[in-house]
Amino acid sequence: MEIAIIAHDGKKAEMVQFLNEWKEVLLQKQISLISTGTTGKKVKKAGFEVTRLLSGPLGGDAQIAARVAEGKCNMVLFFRDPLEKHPHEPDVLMLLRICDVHDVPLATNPATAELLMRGLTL
Ligand SMILES: O=C(CO)COP(=O)(O)O
Repeated sequence: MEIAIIAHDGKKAEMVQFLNEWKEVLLQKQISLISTGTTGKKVKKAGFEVTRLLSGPLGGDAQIAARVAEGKCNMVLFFRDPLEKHPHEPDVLMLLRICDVHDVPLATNPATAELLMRGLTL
């Protein structure tokens, strides 16, 4: 199973913390992580194996959307920062739409991500 992880700058530390909390399940379920560039850099530094795509503003969200559309990515955990402006907002909205088009589970905040991860352990 492939899970995409993305976090806006103000949420990257929270993403690392979240993954640390779910480390065992990620290993147990043999989940492969993909991420946007800068998120992936932080996550890698924290000791996780992750395939890094382009940074969000350079097309990373769009690359993840393509993997969702192709049926390669099965879940998206996207810690968005609703208090910041993002030049690539159209790409972000496109990713959210593609998840809905393909009925792929999508969390846009840690509380929902927690519920999705719990779902994997049922
Ligand atoms: O901007 C992002 C998502 O929209 C995240 O991209 P980075 O992980 O490269 O910062």
